[in-house]
Amino acid sequence: MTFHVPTVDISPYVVDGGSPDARRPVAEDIDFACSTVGFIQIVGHGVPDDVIAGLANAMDSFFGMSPEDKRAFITPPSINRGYSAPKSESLSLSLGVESADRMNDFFEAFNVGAQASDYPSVELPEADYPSNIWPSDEFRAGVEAYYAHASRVARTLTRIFADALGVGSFDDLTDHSVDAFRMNNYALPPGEVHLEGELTGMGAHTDYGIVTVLWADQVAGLQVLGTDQVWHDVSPADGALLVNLGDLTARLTNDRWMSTLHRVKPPIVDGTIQRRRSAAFFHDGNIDAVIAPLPSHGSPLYEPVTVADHIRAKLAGSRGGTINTAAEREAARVAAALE
Ligand SMILES: O=C(O)CCC(=O)C(=O)O
Ligand SMILES: [Fe+2]
Repeated sequence: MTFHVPTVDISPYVVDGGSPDARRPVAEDIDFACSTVGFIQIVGHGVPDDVIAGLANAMDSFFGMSPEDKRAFITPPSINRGYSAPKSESLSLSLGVESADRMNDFFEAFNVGAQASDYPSVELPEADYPSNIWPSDEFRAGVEAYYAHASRVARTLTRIFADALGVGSFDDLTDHSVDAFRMNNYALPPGEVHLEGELTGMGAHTDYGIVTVLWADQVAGLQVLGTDQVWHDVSPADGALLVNLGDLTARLTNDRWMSTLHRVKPPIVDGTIQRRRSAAFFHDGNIDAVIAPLPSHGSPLYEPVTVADHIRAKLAGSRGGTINTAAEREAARVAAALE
């Protein structure tokens, strides 16, 4: 069986007045992609090219600053905001898998996300919906324009998921969703780092939430673990955004839909990483939502969990260095993967 990430055109859900007849095959195709691969090439998403170019420019302007200037935007690890310098996050620990060597998680990132003020009708804890910090007005404008679209695409996908799964809507789980947007830069200062061992840009992990919308350069690096237990290279198709499911959707569907393991292994050219940028919008659900397998999906494989407890266990691994012991199912899949 060859590995293939299906392409789905979601435009019937993006345009106003898409008819039920036009939408039905979209929901069916999403159901197929989610139950066989867990990654989808999404086209017809309606994000304008100039908005994507604006995001890329904003990222270049920030990551192009000196290491000292970037460090001014570091926040405590418990706050998922601001700059994180290379090697300060360990995605392999979010899964309960020890780093194999020092060459894991070689990326720098800038994080923003949903703030309590985005949902004025709900009283929300600042700790879970922290305020964003912005290095400059230009950066902010470029990032916010893209963020608004990524948020819309994630919410559109969640609506398609509800249709595909035959539930009315997921609004009660997502109407004040904890969303996080991570801009990643995989780069090494030339000559400064001696490469030893096998280098991984971002260690193997599953995403934490409901759905992730990923923009990335068409540079090799992202690898997805297939059901054949082999890592496959995936990059976004022309004009496409890559979408993948997170753990909470696997829990909701009692593993009928897949929270697929992935990692980033940037190509090494002339002894250093070929630069690669990506930006992931994570739609993680309401902090107080309880996620349990849908009743229609068989005998539950998972205990109910609040979004808060689930994310806290994951972030304690990736940002606090504490191995997450609540991820046996995912960790077993990494261990079974062939190199
Ligand atoms: O850089 C990529 O393509 C993937 C990033 C990713 O998996 C993540 O940020 O969770
Ligand atoms: Fe990811």
